[in-house]
Amino acid sequence: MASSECTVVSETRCFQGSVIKYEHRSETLNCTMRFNAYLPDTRCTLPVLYFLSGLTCTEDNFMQKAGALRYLSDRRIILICPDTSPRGVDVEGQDAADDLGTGAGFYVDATEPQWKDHYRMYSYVTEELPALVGRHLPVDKTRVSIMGHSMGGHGALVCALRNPNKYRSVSGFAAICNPSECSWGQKAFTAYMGDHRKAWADYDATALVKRYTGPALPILLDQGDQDPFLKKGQLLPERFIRAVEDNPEKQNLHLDNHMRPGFDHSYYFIQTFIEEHIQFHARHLLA
Ligand SMILES: N[C@@H](CCC(=O)N[C@@H](CSC=O)C(=O)NCC(=O)O)C(=O)O
Repeated sequence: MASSECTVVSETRCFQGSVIKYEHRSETLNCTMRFNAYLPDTRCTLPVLYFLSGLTCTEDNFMQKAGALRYLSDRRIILICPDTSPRGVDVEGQDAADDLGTGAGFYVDATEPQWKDHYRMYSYVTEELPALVGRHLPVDKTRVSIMGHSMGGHGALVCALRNPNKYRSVSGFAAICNPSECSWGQKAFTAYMGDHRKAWADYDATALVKRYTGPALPILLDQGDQDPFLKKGQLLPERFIRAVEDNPEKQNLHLDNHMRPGFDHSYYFIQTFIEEHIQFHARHLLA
């Protein structure tokens, strides 16, 4: 398969649009990747929303379980769901645990020799994938937003905070907000980047938001108070909220933060509040 080629694996009707699964050769990740798009029926370009999934997910989890497509169809927004790691590659140790390697790319560009030839999910989701999407789907490249869940919430925050002007809004469900200080993040960052805390800071939403100097950025965070990973200290939303307050230019950080009583970490939680997230992004994408 040539590097710019993108083939349609399947196309499935849903509401007033279609779910399209694509396969392509990724030069960034050195492997064949799949992603899903939801394309509302259209004769013109449409805004685009990226969703980054969490640990153990593929490009399918959010599409199939979140209940988002009805709202995207109504508001005529294209959705792109990438996979969570390189696939079909030969990297020692990548299948030993749920929180490292396959299904756990953590949206970073690895620098350690064992991982760096394939595990470059940050460059993939911010550069290669948007370029590919722009060639194959009718996207308005000036209207782009990003969201995610857990590891993907971390990824979405990092992509938005590192790329002022690229995304109009960002949101997270149960996002890993301070990966340098939780065991999931420390394990992944040590493996992918070595013990270099300065490098970690470039992939840590709490560190990034403290020094953000870009234009106005609307941020929506949702968290369930019965989330077991919140209780285990994996998510640390309170550190992110404090870091926003510590930023001297905090007037540009428009944070809307919700703690939801009784909700956990699952897709039932996501389903419950997905309409609010789509509405939030639609407000900024369609303005
Ligand atoms: N087994 C793992 C956690 C697995 C898990 O809960 N994955 C979540 C994302 S968690 C953070 O990134 C998920 O979205 N699963 C897929 C689904 O469809 O529910 C562990 O306990 O470490």
